[in-house]
Amino acid sequence: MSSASSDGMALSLLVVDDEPDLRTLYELTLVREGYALDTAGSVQEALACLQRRPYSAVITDMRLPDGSGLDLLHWLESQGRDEKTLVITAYGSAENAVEALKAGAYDYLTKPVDLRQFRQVVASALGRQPQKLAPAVPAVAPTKLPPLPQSALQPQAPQQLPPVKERQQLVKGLPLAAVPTLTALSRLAGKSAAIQELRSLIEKVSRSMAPVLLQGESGTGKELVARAIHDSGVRARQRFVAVNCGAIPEQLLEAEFFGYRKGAFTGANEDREGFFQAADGGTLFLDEIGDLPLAMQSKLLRSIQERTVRPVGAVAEASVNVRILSATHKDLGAEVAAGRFRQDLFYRLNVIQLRVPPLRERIEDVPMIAERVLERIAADAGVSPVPQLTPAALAQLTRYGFPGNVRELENLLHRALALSGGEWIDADDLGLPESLLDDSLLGGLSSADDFEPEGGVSIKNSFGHDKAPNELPTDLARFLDDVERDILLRALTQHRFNRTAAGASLGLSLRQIRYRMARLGVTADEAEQSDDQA
Ligand SMILES: Nc1ncnc2c1ncn2[C@@H]1O[C@H](COP(=O)(O)OP(=O)(O)OP(=O)(O)O)[C@@H](O)[C@H]1O
Repeated sequence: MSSASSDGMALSLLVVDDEPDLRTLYELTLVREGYALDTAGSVQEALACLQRRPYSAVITDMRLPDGSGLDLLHWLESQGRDEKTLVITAYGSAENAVEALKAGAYDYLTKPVDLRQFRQVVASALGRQPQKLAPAVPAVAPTKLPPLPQSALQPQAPQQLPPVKERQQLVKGLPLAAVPTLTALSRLAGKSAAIQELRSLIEKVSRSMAPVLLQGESGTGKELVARAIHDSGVRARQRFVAVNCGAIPEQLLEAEFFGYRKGAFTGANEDREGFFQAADGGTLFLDEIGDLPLAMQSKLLRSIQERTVRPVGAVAEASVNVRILSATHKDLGAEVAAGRFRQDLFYRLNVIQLRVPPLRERIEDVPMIAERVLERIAADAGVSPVPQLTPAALAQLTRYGFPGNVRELENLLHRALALSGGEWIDADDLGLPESLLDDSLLGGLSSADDFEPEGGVSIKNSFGHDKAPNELPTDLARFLDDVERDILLRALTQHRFNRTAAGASLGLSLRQIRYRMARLGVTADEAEQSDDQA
């Protein structure tokens, strides 16, 4: 065990490898980057270091004489420690790398370690840029080192390519350098159990470099989730490049992904970066990955594995540091079985899979999403104040199955906003024929799947539907009021805000439900009208 330069301010690293020569090489490389570091040759030595003090990151070889790098990862996890972890695996052992990422490693490197990549990955884990100059070859290079790729020992080539031009039809969304004012995570509206779980998974996976595959129907919010993963991680200030793989003509795929050099083909009048270079340091989101032709799948796999790209017409490869997120509405497992998707690429992309559920499975989120979407589209259209949905319109929305998911809700509200022209959007403005509505959608929810208005208090949050109550409310009266308000709203929504019917379904007279609504501040202008007419 040894200790190197200890500058009090430097970020501290623990490097674990049983090969003394490799430890020296990593140490020389990292000390030049300004890190303070300790080294250890075994799991036991590493644990002794970790018990003495915290580190910013731990870099460990997978195979150690008295155990595995995974033992360290599991120990750190069990202790709730904050260290970022990087794992070094033997070349070609994809299973190990995947296992390490699943165990919480930030990233992995394969042997023989490319030192330039090594510096980049360590810097990326710690949210820094690597030092400008590449480390020189160690003056007394240890003799027993594994062969290093030549590129690892040369200063990094200066950036020669011009900045990427935005290709709107392919690269969707924000201008590349824009910093969103509202994070994607906060734009992801909804309080259903499914969305709460998704939100906590987003926060978890955003801490690592592990590839994430988002699976879900069209329009469910996969791209928004991908942006939320990017926004919540250390790459938030770098670019998020979203690519619709299905929208690129097959013959242009390679040039679009990897860039090209001037003269590489007719019309290549200048050097141009590809998506990988544009996303360097940040995140590359590959939407509709299932639409990528097989030949391109092989090239993509190679770039992901080697972390290098070779622009069309270039001789040399350039290293890139990109986090890959991908999405599909297809069942990629079935695509693999049918021979249309490479199994090894599927394996690479699918380290973590997140399912974004269709809107009909979380219909209780519709009021909140509708409110959020209306705010956004009204602001875009310069409409103020933001129109509100009448209770009847809301009730109608929660009886519709939304085959086109949130995107369909958005389009419907766009149209309704234009049609209503006032401060209220009514059921008629939505243009949803009665034949398409289904009462069982909201009514079919179990009592655990609360319908919950924005700002409401979740019964589930306090009492967890699948476990016994474990937390006592601190204000019983308020808690019971919240429960009652929630039940009233659900009954009113189910009965299209007809108070007589809603009251009857709860064993209350019209007078009683009126009294309770007034006491709890539940208003339903529309309901009053329909009751008065009755
Ligand atoms: N929970 C949500 N809250 C607010 N807006 C949402 C939510 N989910 C999706 N949206 C909005 O709905 C629209 C469609 O979402 P998005 O493009 O992310 O879906 P997608 O699954 O990637 O679609 P596709 O598969 O067609 O590419 C976007 O404008 C997005 O901002």
